[in-house]
Amino acid sequence: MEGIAIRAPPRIRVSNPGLFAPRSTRNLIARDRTLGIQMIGRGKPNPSPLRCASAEKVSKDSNVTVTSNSDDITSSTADNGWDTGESVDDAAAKHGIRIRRRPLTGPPTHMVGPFEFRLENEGNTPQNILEKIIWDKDVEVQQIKERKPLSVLKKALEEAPPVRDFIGALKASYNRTGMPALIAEVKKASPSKGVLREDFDPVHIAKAYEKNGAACLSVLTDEKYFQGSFENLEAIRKAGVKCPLLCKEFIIDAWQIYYARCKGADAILLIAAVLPDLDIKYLTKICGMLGLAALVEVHDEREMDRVLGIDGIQLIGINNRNLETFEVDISNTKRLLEGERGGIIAERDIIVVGESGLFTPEDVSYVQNAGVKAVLVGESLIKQEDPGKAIAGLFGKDISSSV
Ligand SMILES: O=C(O)c1ccccc1NCC(=O)[C@H](O)[C@H](O)COP(=O)(O)O
Repeated sequence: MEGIAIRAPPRIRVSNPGLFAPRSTRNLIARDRTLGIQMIGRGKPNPSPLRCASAEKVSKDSNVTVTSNSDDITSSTADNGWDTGESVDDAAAKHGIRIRRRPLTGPPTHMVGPFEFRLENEGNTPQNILEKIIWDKDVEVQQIKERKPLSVLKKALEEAPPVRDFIGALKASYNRTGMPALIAEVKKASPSKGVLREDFDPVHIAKAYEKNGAACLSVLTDEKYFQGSFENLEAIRKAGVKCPLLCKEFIIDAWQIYYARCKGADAILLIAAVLPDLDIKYLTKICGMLGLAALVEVHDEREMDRVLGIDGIQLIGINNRNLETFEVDISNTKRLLEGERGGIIAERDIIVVGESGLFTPEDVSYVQNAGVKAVLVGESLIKQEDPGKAIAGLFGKDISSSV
């Protein structure tokens, strides 16, 4: 069984650099298409025969060309290393992605006649919670896309509320208060902490955040892991809240950006641990076309360097939470802004958002001294009896515009 390689079937162009083999043992499942037999082997895998999640057209010289006039957006990331026969580990290293976009060996359950087989191996078992979220999201997006193709969304876009200036609101708040602008997160639950608030009324909470000085709001839309929804996003937007809204979603496909805009989003999140550089370039271009801001999130130096290597990034989030282990360390923000990186960010006037694990005025001033101009806060506000009033506690003073 040594050296079994799974190859893309003819005519399917495999171009998703988000799929990588585990670093250690490489157990592969190969499927005998005629007999339905699965064989486990070890070796250097080639790309799996799976569709690409991101909808993109990329020219050969890696400049991103966005074509959005058709539902039939295909993907062809030119520089993914896969077309050259490079191993997936090498391609992973080149792209700096740790999260595989979907199971290497396909869905974990298989029907053979009346039998269902589930063979767990490193290829079809998520390595961490973020990878699990992404694999589930991939299935979810493929399903919903079939019901609402891009052509339908494009029509719906005409009815979408006008876009609000997310970055402008952050800058205005920073200039007004002299403190990091607050992106207050409307977050009912999380994988790391479970349910954060039982009596969860998203519109009520959003209004309270706005009244008490939030510059922008972040609304979780993932249902399975955060108990959020696009209905919440839409309801907040329709309730007359003026703060620009970040759609806090795990974006892996351009379709999701159109959908978020239809539901009233003014900004979306792109997670560097999940998306190769070309996807980030392409997806930020889509955002530009739709007038949305893109908050590009990084967790370590490598991701920060990748993102700084991409032209035109205006908003970077440094997540103090490691999304693979849930460890939270606010000194992460400081570390990533030290030295040359901080210099480049200042020179380019990039707004940096300190994300996660901020509970006290000392925490806020710590990340402000490190160089952030905005903070993204969920748990420490939402768990308080009055999340709106909790804002003054977090900043050590009233930051509402009424003062
Ligand atoms: O919060 C989690 O447990 C989590 C798990 C997996 C992926 C993402 C996750 N959270 C997203 C965030 O980073 C936070 O919601 C956001 O930064 C606010 O953090 P906090 O103030 O600590 O609630």
